[in-house]
Amino acid sequence: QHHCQMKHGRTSIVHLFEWRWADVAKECEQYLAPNGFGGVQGHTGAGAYPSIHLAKGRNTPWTLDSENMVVTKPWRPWWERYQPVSHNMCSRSGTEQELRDMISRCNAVGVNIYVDAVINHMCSCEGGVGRHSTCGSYFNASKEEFPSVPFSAKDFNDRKCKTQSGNIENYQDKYQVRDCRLVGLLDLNHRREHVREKVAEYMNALIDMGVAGFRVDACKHMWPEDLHVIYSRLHNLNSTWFPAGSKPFIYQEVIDLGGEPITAGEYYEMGRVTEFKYGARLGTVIRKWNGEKLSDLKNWSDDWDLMPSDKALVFVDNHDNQRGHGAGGRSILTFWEPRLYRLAMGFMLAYPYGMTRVMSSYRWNRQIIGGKDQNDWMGPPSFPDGSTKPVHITPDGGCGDGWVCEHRWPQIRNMVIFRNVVNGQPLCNWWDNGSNQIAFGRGNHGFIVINNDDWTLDETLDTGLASGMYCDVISGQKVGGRCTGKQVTVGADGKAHFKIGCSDHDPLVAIHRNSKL
Ligand SMILES: O=C(NCCCOc1c(-c2ccc(O)c(O)c2)oc2cc(O)cc(O)c2c1=O)[C@@H]1CCCN1C(=O)/C=C/c1ccc(O)c(O)c1
Ligand SMILES: [Ca+2]
Repeated sequence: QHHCQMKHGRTSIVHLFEWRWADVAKECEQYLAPNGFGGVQGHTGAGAYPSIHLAKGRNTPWTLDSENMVVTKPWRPWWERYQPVSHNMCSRSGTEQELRDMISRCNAVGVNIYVDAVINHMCSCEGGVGRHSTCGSYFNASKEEFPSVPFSAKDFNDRKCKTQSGNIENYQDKYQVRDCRLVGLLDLNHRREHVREKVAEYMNALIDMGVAGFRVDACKHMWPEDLHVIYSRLHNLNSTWFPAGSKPFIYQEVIDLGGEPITAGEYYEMGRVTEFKYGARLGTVIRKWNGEKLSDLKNWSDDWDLMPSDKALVFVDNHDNQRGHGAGGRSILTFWEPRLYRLAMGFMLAYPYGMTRVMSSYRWNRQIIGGKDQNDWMGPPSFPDGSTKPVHITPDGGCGDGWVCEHRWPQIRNMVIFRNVVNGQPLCNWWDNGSNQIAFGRGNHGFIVINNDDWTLDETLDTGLASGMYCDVISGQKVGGRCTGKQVTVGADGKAHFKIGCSDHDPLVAIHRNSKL
């Protein structure tokens, strides 16, 4: 389950955080496929355990995703999706029909769908009783009753947890981290056959609908051997869209920044694992904290105790840590600091480490007081009734209505394409000035130059590329044979002159075989 199943030489996925299915389907067809994105990470269990449709109590005015609890204090936080209460295919992103439609439309254009599967827990123990869920299904949190699945009290870890509060109290105790409640979330017991059966059934329902794999949420909080049993029960991918015998691609969220007994290494035999050290270190290097500098990245992956490249799922920021308090915290670069963010994204997408995920966010009213964003809980752009606003694509190809669409920023989109063009080519021609100016090539397919010093980079460098005129894909791109940005001339000796002022719009230049004029 390490093969990402991506098609047409595509190498990156994008997390369209909190998007509606109808908008995801359109984005696959109109933007992601033409621009070489390999897949979309949809949110929480797009659907859920096999749709056992209870008589709907009421048609919630908005439609919500994998049936989760509706949290109103604070009002509809993004993390309510991470509190499942049942398994019906309906959500703030759309109905089951819209989900099915999205999956087949994205598959039809070769963009895979990876579902964010929340299987460690159900909703908070304080979730109350009733039908305040995204499809109106009944549940009773304090009695641990989820009739829609069904799960009942015996399916939870209460007896296994040894802490006084029933919650995780100490991350140094791996038994608590797995068997106790994560911030009060009812913790499922995957040692029980019934739980394993329902979880596998849920994931298989999505596989049969055509998804290519899963982001498995909160894996640190589940025993690897239980996950192994569940993964071993998964169907092969739907042969309508994937070669017979294809296995679902699994990438596991394990927040491991070191210092805890539980490590990513316990999980990466079963599938890829999120490498949170990547974004955290990139942030400190690009911000030049503790004297760290860009030229330190020369031996980036081996001496920074990162996991092996073929096990790693890498990203600059994610839905949680872009809010400042998640894993990696303050050093994480986000769209709030666009120039440094594009530098980090340029490096990540050019450097041959891990499988890359691009974050696509929405803006919220950040209120940082005492280092903490009081509004870090805020959900997506929505109407007063809580339903999510459609994504508005503006004439310039960006997004409006509060959607940030980093994946549509030309510099980021062009570097996603760069990564496809140089795929499989080794790192070569590394150059640095011992400070914050670096450059490196990928075989004879591409070359990137980055200046994060406070003075101009003015160098003639070995690019490894064939001689000719190239268009810089950061400041522009090749349109009808012409370059809309900076041009770079590579001589017969493969050398080229680069000049990057520190007040240039972007502190980097990237050229590749397909941007040759
Ligand atoms: O203050 C909060 N949480 C405590 C600190 C963050 O801890 C959480 C971690 C977490 C954090 C650090 C770790 O090292 C770790 O092993 C786990 O993973 C989650 C996974 C979930 O599916 C649902 C959750 O509510 C959480 C969560 O609260 C707020 C209020 C409740 C949700 N939440 C949040 O902040 C929600 C965060 C969240 C939600 C979904 C995620 O996938 C995630 O990574 C974080
Ligand atoms: Ca657990």
